[in-house]
Amino acid sequence: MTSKAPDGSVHDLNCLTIAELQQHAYTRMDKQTRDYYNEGADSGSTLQENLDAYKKYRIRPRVLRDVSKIDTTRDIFGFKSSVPIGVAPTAMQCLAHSDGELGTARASRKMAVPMGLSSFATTTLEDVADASAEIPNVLQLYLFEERAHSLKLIARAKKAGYKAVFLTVDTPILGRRNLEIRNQFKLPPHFKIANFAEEEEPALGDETTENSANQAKGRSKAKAGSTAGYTEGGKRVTPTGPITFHTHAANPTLCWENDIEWLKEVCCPEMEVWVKGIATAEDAILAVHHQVRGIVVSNHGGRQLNGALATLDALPEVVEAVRGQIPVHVDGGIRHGTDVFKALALGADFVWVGRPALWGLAYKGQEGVELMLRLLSDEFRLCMGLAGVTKMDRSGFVARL
Ligand SMILES: Cc1cc2nc3c(=O)[nH]c(=O)nc-3n(C[C@H](O)[C@H](O)[C@H](O)COP(=O)(O)O)c2cc1C
Ligand SMILES: CC(C)CC(=O)C(=O)O
Repeated sequence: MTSKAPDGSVHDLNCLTIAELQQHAYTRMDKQTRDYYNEGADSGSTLQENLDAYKKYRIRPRVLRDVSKIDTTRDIFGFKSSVPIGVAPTAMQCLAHSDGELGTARASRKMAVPMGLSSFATTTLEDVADASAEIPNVLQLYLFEERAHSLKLIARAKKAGYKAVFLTVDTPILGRRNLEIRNQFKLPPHFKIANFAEEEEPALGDETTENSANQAKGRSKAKAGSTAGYTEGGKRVTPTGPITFHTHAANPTLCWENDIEWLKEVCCPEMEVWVKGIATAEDAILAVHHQVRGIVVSNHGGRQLNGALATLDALPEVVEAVRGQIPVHVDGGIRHGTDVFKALALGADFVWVGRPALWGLAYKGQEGVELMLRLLSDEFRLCMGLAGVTKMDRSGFVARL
């Protein structure tokens, strides 16, 4: 059911908020997908605190400031994003809907916002680049201990025109996700971890046997015969638990000196190197020192270190440490336009949303992701107008309770 708003936009009357979108998605995903997407590490307290942190701030509205023209746009990677909101990289989007990453890419294009593609996507980076067209693409990278695998991916991303890599740095070891363990989470065999489907090693996406209730049939099965695990100290480690290909994301050897310098050498100048998963002033200073091009303040949506600071709480110290030398983005817990406003008012240059895009996909594929982006964009614009802001800057618009 839809209705037309006075400004000509169309409302989905069944879904007017991200919270409603989450509810609709809930009933459309099978249990293993729902649990995998929604859960946080351990007790989930950081996941919850990412959300609650936004409630600790109040907006200080200014009045009589002529808000007849509001500019919500933000430049990013040489592109004018319609709002300072991007879709964060999340793995295996075909689990939510057969549109998968292509649906997210097309929705992002339609809404003129950037999308981050997970290394562990169920669609190839080339197909996503094609679907994104003029929208700048960002490849999220897990740097494998076997650099050859990362090198291949980086070369492909360059060729496909990706503008930046976001190196995820908060996963030296995978966080403990109890529902994943209990459900013995596996990628159903009709999906593949597309960017590695041709690789012998790492053995991604081919250790699976289970089926899922929410599937797109007829997809090719990834190559069989390789083993799960990762290399540690030169030895192959095969996990005994149900977690299989996930283990490849974790690289305990990752460090500034070896890996960041190497990554810059192999990515630049075609692609910028950013770090995703910074949560302290100390690491922000190191990021500047190592000349990465930007930072995403993130705790992986509360899926890694439970007990870590909420990202909004970490943001001010990072912004202060960086002193404007490189852009600072933030993700985690953003569910309202007012959250976007608060993050920007506290110094973020841009925000990324993770789970809401997955809920959008589960609700209606591409259309659902568009809906999610439209809801957040409309709320953000409304918030700016009511707060008396025609162009976001960071001074004075929020107060902490
Ligand atoms: C199901 C799921 C899969 C994710 N996969 C990845 C990934 O492959 N790489 C990565 O760097 N972050 C990944 N993330 C983290 C997101 O990029 C982002 O940091 C987080 O979702 C932001 O929090 P939010 O979901 O509250 O918006 C994932 C998050 C979720 C929920
Ligand atoms: C393949 C996974 C490690 C992707 C991820 O980052 C996540 O599930 O949080």
